[in-house]
Amino acid sequence: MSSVEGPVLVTGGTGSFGSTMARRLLATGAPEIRIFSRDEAKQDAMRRDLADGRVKFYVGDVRDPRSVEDAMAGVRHVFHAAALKQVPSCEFFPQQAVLTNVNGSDNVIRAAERAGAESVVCLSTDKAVYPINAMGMSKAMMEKVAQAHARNRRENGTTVSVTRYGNVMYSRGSVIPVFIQQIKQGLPLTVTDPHMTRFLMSLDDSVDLVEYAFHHAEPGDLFVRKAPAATVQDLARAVASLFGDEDPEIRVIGTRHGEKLYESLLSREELQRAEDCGGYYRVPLDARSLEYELYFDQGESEVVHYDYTSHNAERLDVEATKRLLLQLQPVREELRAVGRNPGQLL
Ligand SMILES: O=c1ccn([C@@H]2O[C@H](COP(=O)(O)OP(=O)(O)O[C@H]3O[C@H](CO)[C@H](O)[C@H](O)[C@H]3O)[C@@H](O)[C@H]2O)c(=O)[nH]1
Repeated sequence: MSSVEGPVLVTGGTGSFGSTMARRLLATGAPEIRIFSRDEAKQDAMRRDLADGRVKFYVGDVRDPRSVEDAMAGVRHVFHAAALKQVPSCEFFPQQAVLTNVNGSDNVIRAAERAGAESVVCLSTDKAVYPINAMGMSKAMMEKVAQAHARNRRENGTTVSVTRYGNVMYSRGSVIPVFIQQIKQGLPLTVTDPHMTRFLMSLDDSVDLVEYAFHHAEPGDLFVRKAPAATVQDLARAVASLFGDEDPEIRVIGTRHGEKLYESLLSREELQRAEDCGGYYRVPLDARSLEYELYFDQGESEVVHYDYTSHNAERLDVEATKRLLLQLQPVREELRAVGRNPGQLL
């Protein structure tokens, strides 16, 4: 990350995204990084871990506008990662997802605008595309709130943008650590649906995406990173193979609440308008006003009939998935802990 001037606020700052972003910002000489989150214990752990006076901690909740405003004073850039992001818990408490993901995001963007911040990058998810679960629906609404702010932006106002990413490999509570635990305990691997696919991204990939948005966003832009995908069955086999089991026992447990067979990073409507930026897609804001009769479309534009999904993205087989897994530091550590040398496993 090239150097950032002025204070930076990271909401949800003690999470895996927040701490990785904080480290990157520190490494590039950022003068002040404000970590905003609800959990004082996690803040304390992070304070000790980073041990850097440039990192300031703010206890607060994005649902509470005053706590956000207090943390926002003088801030130049905001990375908005605070969210309820567990699919099952949002399914059972959807109103809580609305409060944090929709209203909370509005509070953050509003406070940034009032404080005269230059930019806000909001973190969203592939589950916001054609959403079927409450987590995805609330994130889809967050995207709409961000875009509406961008549409109403005053000259030289805050640049609000959105990034969407897919599953972050080895993130807390996700399937890869579950498979590793099952392997260590000699249990069968629980696969929901062998044909289910997911985009696979490392934490660094997702931080790269946010950084890309930070450097390139025009108001209301939405960015996704192109990513490979795999079936959960191949993912299970890849993890097992790294731990020395080429023919693992697989128990099919069925799809869980609110799960999709595949995820979409871009809808066909978005893909139609997307700009291909190499490793990324950029979808510009639809900045038309409500007076649609003022606009006209000339000629035929090329019509896109497909979404960008984990079913039609680059598909990784077991060997390719193993290579990706071996790039993850925590997976290498898990392997070393059971006496396997990650350098000799391909
Ligand atoms: O025991 C399991 C658990 C999961 N899966 C499958 O593995 C894939 C990944 O599952 P994760 O639980 O790792 O990830 P999800 O796609 O369900 O979504 C996760 O990533 C999201 C980010 O997009 C949110 O953070 C969300 O809360 C979190 O559950 C899915 O196809 C799931 O069906 C299995 O096969 N067996």
